[in-house]
Amino acid sequence: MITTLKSKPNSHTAFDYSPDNFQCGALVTNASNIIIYVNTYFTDELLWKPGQLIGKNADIIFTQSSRIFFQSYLIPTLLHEQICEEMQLIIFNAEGLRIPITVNARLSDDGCIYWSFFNASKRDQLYDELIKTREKLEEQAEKLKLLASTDELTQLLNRREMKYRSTLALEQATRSEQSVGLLLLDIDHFKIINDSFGHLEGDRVLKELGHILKNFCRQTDLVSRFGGEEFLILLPDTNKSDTLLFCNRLQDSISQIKVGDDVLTVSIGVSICDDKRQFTDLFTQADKAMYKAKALGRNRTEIYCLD
Ligand SMILES: Nc1nc2c(ncn2[C@@H]2O[C@H](COP(=O)(O)OP(=O)(O)OP(=O)(O)O)[C@@H](O)[C@H]2O)c(=O)[nH]1
Repeated sequence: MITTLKSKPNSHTAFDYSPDNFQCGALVTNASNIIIYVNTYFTDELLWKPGQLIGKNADIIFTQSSRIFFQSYLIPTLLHEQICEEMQLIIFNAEGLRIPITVNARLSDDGCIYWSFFNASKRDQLYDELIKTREKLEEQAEKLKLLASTDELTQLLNRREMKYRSTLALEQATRSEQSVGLLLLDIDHFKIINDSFGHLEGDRVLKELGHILKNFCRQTDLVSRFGGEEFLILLPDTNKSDTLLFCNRLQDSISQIKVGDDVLTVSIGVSICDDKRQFTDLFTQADKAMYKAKALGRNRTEIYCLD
């Protein structure tokens, strides 16, 4: 039986310690899980009429999954431990609205269970907001990562990312004893294109070249804009003859790009790595080969070899 304690510590103030004054649900069930008491929280906040709850099995207020939890875990635990704390469940109000709650319960010596229900809607809202904020931050981090690793104009890898990924690719190639082709591609007379047609046209050419390189290469190739009008491509698991074949076809494809009455041409320097080699060594060799291609008249591919 629930008793309401009233005390009068002095003659002016009366204190009412009734469970009805607490901002939480208080409920008592008997040994058969029948509700024998609810405080006014159930009527005022959850809109139940006392007659809808008193005398009914307590599981009627729970949603289906919470009911299963109530029957299969909560009650057995209470019988065994006498106490259950901070259980997260969902109940219905009288209008069928689902309300997340935190439940504490204690089994008393008289076989009754004393339950307190705290509305946890705000906590769930907070969790939802935290999850959404985390998702947004992850999205922004992804975007930042992309911005930090790509060239804005061509959307190819930028210089820093290319160096990083090439180093990893070379380590992988050394482990698997595969050969790698590194191509340094430099647009011919790009200054003249800029000077004759303006920087916007120069940018259009860079973008179109980036697009062709991206489509021409395989997913596993690394394609970057390495500097102003310089592009660096790494072909994993590719030998010398395949790399040269690739360069010839690429030069054909690049000649689709029109600049005024001419077509775009590029000079390509190639370095092949058959054994353990550092990225900077391989790049220096490709750079030397590219300058040789320029010196020999441009619009051609040269492969690095020791003089
Ligand atoms: N439009 C545009 N031009 C750029 C960009 N980055 C670099 N350039 C220009 O690229 C040109 C490179 O000129 P150079 O280094 O003389 O080379 P080149 O004219 O291609 O001559 P060769 O390489 O010897 O065939 C310069 O005029 C730069 O201003 C860019 O992002 N956009």
